[in-house]
Amino acid sequence: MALAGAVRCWRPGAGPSSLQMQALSLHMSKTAMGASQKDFESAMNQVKLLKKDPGNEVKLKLYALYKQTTEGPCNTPRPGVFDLINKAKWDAWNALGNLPKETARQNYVDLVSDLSSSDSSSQVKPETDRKQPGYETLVVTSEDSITKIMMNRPAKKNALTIQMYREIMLALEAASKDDSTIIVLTGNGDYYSSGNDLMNFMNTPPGEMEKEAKNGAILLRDFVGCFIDFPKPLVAVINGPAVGISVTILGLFDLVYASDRATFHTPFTHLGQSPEGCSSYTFPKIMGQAKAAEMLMFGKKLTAREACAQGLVTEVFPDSTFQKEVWTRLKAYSKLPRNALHISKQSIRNLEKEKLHAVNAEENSVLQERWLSDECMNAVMSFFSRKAKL
Ligand SMILES: CCCCC/C=C/C(=O)SCCNC(=O)CCNC(=O)[C@H](O)C(C)(C)COP(=O)(O)OP(=O)(O)OC[C@H]1O[C@@H](n2cnc3c(N)ncnc32)[C@H](O)[C@@H]1OP(=O)(O)O
Repeated sequence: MALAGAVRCWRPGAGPSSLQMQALSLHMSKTAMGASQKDFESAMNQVKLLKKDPGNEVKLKLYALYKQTTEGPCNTPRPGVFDLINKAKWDAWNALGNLPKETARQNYVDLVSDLSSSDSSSQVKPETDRKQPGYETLVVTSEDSITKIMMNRPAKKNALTIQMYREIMLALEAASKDDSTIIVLTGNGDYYSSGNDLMNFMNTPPGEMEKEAKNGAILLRDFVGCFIDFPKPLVAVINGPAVGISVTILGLFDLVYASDRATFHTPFTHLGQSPEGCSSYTFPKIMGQAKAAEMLMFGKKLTAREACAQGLVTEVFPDSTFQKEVWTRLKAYSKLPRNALHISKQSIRNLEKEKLHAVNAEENSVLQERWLSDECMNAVMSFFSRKAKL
């Protein structure tokens, strides 16, 4: 998201020592006299040094405080309905009302100081050591003939960015050719995945909506196509709640193991969208027409046990022993004769491949239209303005 002012020059990558020094100096600048212009300029530089993206909500706050400090209250006309990014920025600035410039400057400095402190302390991330090079949004590891692809944006509930869709496709392509017997998709943190990153809908310059919708449909076709064609046994290890496309593609997996903390939610109607991931075909086949309609049309959220009873999940494990039990099971399966396993998978899948590709194409062409609808745009805007949460 291209936010103006101090946020526009966002650039991760400075060393922690300079970061900590500046955080400390900013913190010390919080005196009873309020932040000076020099503190403000120093905070603007500090923003550029943050390593961790603070997220769009915080970026909007920074933008609003920056504008209020430098220009005073918002008195420009509200951007048009299709100008989603500028509208969000305007709303954030306008929400500050008549906040005095000095208070806005102090709030900006305080916010950057807090961000810098948490940035310094969050730099040791789990699994960093084992992370294979080449992926920014995933951790991909291979052990015991199992390749594990772990979605790795825990702070964003593993919401799928465009880059993440692309990296998953690359990781699947590599795994289809490596020595592994079984491939696992899982999530880092408390969520399996919150589905499509709704920010994907916010980056579109005015006038390019149709082109972007077309590009999105092509990306989605290729992404789902990778799962349809994947030649080896594919296992989903559902460590927590799953939303949207992370649920719909489960119909294309061979095994789905879930923690009893997981939930399964496809709120397409609420989002002004429609089913994808071949779920309009696989879900009625798996759970029957009525149950599929309750999920795909009415957005009913299933517990792991309900999803298991309906055939979407293979087995549910207590969260406390989930990882241990699942990985013991998978290690045993990975010792099965590799070629026999792969041939069995392909015999099952080949019967359906043509149909699945046709369903994928149809779903994407419907979605391409949906993404341009007011219903969809309003739902996305509501989420980012925090009026709506699933
Ligand atoms: C191009 C291909 C398109 C394919 C079509 C796919 C369609 C779908 O997948 S539809 C489903 C889309 N997903 C959603 O609508 C979920 C939206 N998220 C939520 O409702 C909630 O975040 C939650 C219920 C998943 C979790 O709520 P909570 O525990 O309260 O956590 P936060 O909301 O504070 O989330 C933390 C952080 O993560 C950001 N985030 C979470 N999910 C998404 C998302 N899907 N897209 C963008 N951002 C997401 C959230 O905004 C928070 O960010 P910060 O405020 O910056 O910390």
